[in-house]
Formats: sequence, structure tokens, C-alpha cells
Amino acid sequence: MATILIVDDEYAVRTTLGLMLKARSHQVIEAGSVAEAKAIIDRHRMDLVITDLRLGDGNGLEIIESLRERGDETQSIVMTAFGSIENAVEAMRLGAYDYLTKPVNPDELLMRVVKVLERKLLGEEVSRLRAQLDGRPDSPLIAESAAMRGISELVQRIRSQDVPVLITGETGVGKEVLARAIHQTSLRVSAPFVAVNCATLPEDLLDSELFGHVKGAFTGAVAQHEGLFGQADHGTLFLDEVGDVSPRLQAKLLRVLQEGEVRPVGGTGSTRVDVRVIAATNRDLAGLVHSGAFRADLLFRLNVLPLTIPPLRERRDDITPLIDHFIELLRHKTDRPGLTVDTQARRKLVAYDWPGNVRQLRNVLERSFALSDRETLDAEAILFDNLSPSPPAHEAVPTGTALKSLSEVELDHIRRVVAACDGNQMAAAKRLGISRSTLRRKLGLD
Ligand SMILES: Nc1ncnc2c1ncn2[C@@H]1O[C@H](COP(=O)(O)OP(=O)(O)OP(=O)(O)O)[C@@H](O)[C@H]1O
Repeated sequence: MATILIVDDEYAVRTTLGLMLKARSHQVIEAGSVAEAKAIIDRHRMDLVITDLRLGDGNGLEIIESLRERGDETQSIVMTAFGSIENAVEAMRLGAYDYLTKPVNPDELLMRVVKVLERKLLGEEVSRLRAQLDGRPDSPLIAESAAMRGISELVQRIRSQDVPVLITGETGVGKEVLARAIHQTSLRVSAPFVAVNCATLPEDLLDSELFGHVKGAFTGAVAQHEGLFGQADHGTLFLDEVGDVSPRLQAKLLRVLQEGEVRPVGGTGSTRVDVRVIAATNRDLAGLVHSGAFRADLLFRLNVLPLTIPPLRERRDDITPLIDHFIELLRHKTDRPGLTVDTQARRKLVAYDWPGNVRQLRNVLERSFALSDRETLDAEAILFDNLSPSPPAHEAVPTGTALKSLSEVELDHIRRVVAACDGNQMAAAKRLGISRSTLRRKLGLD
């Protein structure tokens, strides 16, 4: 069964097609305009969109384009009047899977739908296998240093205790990998592990993502939506960047943690859920409580077991096994079984300070191998981020003419933080304690 959106400004066409697909047990949602269709795909994950090209308020191509921009797995089929094949060709160039000429022949429609859904399933299987090769979702937790060994021993010790865990640590230290490892070691292993980044979604969207919504709760809520708490039932919900949750949603979260019940947006009743919450943050939650930005009672609930992952530069014993782990993943991914790094390159990697932690180490290795046609990387071939080219582990204090002005030092620092955050301006601005627009201005981007 798939969720299919049918877009046509002719009521009769979309209901007829809708009935045919419903008879094949698909869940069907209808839209009569580009605007309505876009509002729906913003809120709901569709398996397939079937759209007419000529619509009252615009062109169906706009819908195909916004699906492409989102880069998700939603497939699309366009319907076009006989004789306007050029539009269909354009739609397929934009990523539509297939086209149908109007009036639509029912058998042909059903056949194309089966084909496109099969393709989608295949695509998902490929992504799942690729994700496994990439080290997700069953990524092992590399833990060689004393600090990380201590953490993994603790994870083993609490495997049968369902306590909420709060993981803290700088960006890229492996908070999500640790959360997955906790889930996989726990008795909830056969139920889902669901992760959400609380900093990336606007408040209202996070609300309905977490708690779900009922049909008609707001414009575009054309069907009921279960929410991540529901999806993670009997499993684990990982709330990344929990320090960014708004006060209103903090109150809702607290209620779920206290009562074990979720109330969807627009709903009156609540549903019982059994979810273990693991939260993570790279912010100082105690400080946020102090300044009134985070609820003390919520922190108390989340922080039953606090785990802090130290930055990579404070546990250099992990660097070598991480290098080996990432190279092994790359060998599979790139089909270059001979990939390796020589002793000098290894030394250089172990000595570096890694402001972006394990994520940066992984990126540096991927980039260096991608840009080299040799199988063995030497120290020269190790390419640190463009913005902070190969800085030494401990920078010497510059003297004489090399002394920089305050604004140059500031700019250097901003660039380094942006590099540490993998170019993510939002994350960099947050770490620097300035707004994104200030960051862009200081970098001369606006
Ligand atoms: N101990 C580890 N073992 C294996 N891989 C790791 C480890 N730590 C981090 N990684 C890898 O480093 C990358 C970043 O890890 P992860 O996303 O868990 O970091 P994070 O602390 O959650 O980052 P952020 O604060 O930005 O959310 C991922 O590719 C992950 O697979």
C-alpha cells in the first residue's frame, strides 16, 4: 500500500483516479492546485505524486521541481493532454518517472503505478544497503581510548535499564552513533530507533513531526500523521540538539516523559506510547536553565544518565582505529580495496586538533582519497578543509609583521568554526553565539 497524491483541477478526474487507486488499497490524497499540492508535500511524505501539467494556478512542473529540490524518494508521474508531449519530456528531465496521456486509460495507470512503486522499493533497498556500508544505521562505536571504553562499558552495564540518557559533546564527536549503540545494546533492539534534529525544523513542524497531527489540524493537514513518538513506540527516540526546543514544545515533551501519553496537534484525546528518549546537545543545558531558556524539570527528566563524549583531540587513541574504520568503509564504497595511508600521513592525522571532531576526520579522509588517484595517501595528500589549510596542532604565536589585527583574527576564527561545522553556517553561527546574518556579513557573503 502506498500514499499517492493526485493533482488535477478537474474534480471528476481526480476522484475517478482516486477511486481506482483506493480500490487497490492505496491511500489517496487529492489536490486541485499547485499551491495545495505543495502544501501537502511539505507536510506529508508521499510515495507517489500523479499530477496534471496544466493547473489553474500554475504548471504541474513546479510540483515536480519542488520534489526534486527536496531530494526525497517521492516518485512522480505526469498526465498530459494528447499532443503536448514536449511538456512531458520536460517533466521527465526534471525527474518525473513516467507520463500518461489524457484521457487516462485505467489499466495503463494501474500498470504504471505498480512499476513506479516497485522501482521505489528497489531504490529504498539500495539506499538501506548503502547506508549499512556507510556505517549507518548499524555503525559500530569505535572506542579504543580510555574515555570511550568507559562509556561503552557503561552502555553494556545499563543494557536492561530503560533510563533516559543525555549525551553531551562538541559537534561531530559521535553523539548519534552512541545513541544508536545504546539502542542496539538495549532490550528495545528489535523496535525502531528514530532520530530527529530539533534544531533544523521550525517550531510548528517539529510539533507535528514529534507528536503527530489529526486530519484538518491546520491548512494542508489532509490526513492524519502519526508523529515520531508513535513511530518509535517500544523503541528509542533520539532528540538531537534538544537545547534548541522552544519553551512551548519543552512543556509538551515534559508531559510525554511524565505521563507516557502523546496528544497530536489538533487532537483532543491522547495515545499511550512506550518510548525511551535519548537526548543530545552541544550546548550547556545547565546554563540555559540558569538563563531561563530551558526548563529545569525537563532537564531533570532527560538527564537521568548523563554521558559526555570528549572532543577527539582529548582522546587521540581513538584516531588510528577511526582512520582504519573509515578507510575500510571507503574501500567498500569506492571499490578500491587497496586504499591505505602511510605512516607519515597517519602521524599527521593523529597530531591534528580536529575542531570538527570525528565527522571532520571522516570528511578529510573521504576528500583526500577522492582527490588522489593513488591508493596509498602520503602526508602531502592529506587535505584539511579549504578554510583552514593544514594548521598545526598547536599554533605558534605569530610575531613581528605576522601579528594580525583583531578583525583578521576574528575572521580566521570564524572561518575555522565554519570549517569545523562542515560549512553549515547555521551551526557555526550557533557555536559562535552570533546570528547567521552576522556571520554571513562578517565573512563578506552579504
Ligand atoms: N566512535 C565512533 N565510531 C564510529 N564512527 C563514529 C564515531 N564517532 C563518530 N563517528 C562518525 O562521525 C560522524 C559524526 O557522528 P555523529 O553524527 O554521531 O556526531 P554528533 O556528535 O551527533 O554530531 P552533531 O553534534 O553535529 O549532531 C558520523 O559519520 C559517524 O558515523
